Amino acid sequence: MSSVAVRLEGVKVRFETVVLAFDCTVRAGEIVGVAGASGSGKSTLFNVIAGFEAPDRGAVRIFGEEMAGRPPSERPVSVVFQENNLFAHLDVATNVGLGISPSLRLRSADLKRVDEALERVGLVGFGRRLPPTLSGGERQRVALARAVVRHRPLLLLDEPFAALDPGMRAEMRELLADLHREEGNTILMITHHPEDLRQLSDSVLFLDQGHILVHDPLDRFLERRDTAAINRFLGNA
Ligand SMILES: Nc1ncnc2c1ncn2[C@@H]1O[C@H](COP(=O)(O)OP(=O)(O)OP(=O)(O)O)[C@@H](O)[C@H]1O
Repeated sequence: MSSVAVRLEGVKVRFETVVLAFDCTVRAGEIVGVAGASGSGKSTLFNVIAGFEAPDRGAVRIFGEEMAGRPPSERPVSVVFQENNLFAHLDVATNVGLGISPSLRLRSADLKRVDEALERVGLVGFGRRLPPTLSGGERQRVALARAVVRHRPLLLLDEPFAALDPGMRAEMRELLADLHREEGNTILMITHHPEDLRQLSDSVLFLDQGHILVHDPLDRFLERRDTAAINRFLGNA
C-alpha cells in the first residue's frame, strides 16, 4: 500500500462567497489533528476527501488513487460525524450493521463482526439497546464501532468527542489510540481542543480562512508562537 494516505494537489472549492484551497500530504499510519477557527474550512476538507463535496479544481488521491468521480461509498474512507447520526428506532447492533451493509443484508459472519466491533469499543451486551437509552459517550462509541466494522484504511473523525465531558474525552482518546494501534489505519481528527492533539496526534493540519496554514509535526506545532490564529488556538498569551 502507498506510504501516502492522502494527497491533495491544487484542490479548490468555490462557494458563493468564498474559495477554499487545499494542498497537503498525509503519511499512511499517522493520526493527524485538524484544527482551525470556526469557518476555516475543516468540514469542507473532510467532505472533499470523503467525496461529499466535488472540488472545482485539483486532484484528491487516497493511497495513490485518484478519487474523481468516485462516490463516498466506494472510497477507502469511513467518517464519524459530531452528531453521531445513529438511527434512534434501530437497536445498537443494527446501527453498527449498517456500516457493513446499508441494506442490512447481514450474514452470520457479519453479525459476528458486529459483536466484535461492539466488544472493541467496550459495549458488550448493548446490542439490543436503542440509541436514546444510551449516554452521549456510549452513542459515540456506537458510531465508532460502525466505522471500525468497515475496516477502511482511512478514518475521518469530525469532532468525535465534542459532546463529552473531560473524563469521557480522555476515555475516548484512549480507545481511539488502542484502535489505531490494532488497525494501523490513518486517522484525521477535527478538534477544537489542544489536549486532543497533545495526547493523540502525530502531526497537526491547521486551517485559516479556507486554506491550510501549516502542517507540522506535533512538537513543532506546539512550539509555534509566530501566528496569531495558532496562538489563539493554543491559548498562548
Ligand atoms: N454548502 C456551502 N455553501 C456555501 N458556503 C459554504 C458551504 N459549506 C461551507 N461554506 C463556507 O465555507 C467556509 C468553510 O466552512 P466549513 O464548514 O468547512 O468550516 P469549519 O472549519 O468546518 O467550521 P466549523 O468549525 O464551524 O464547523 C465557511 O465560510 C462556510 O460558510
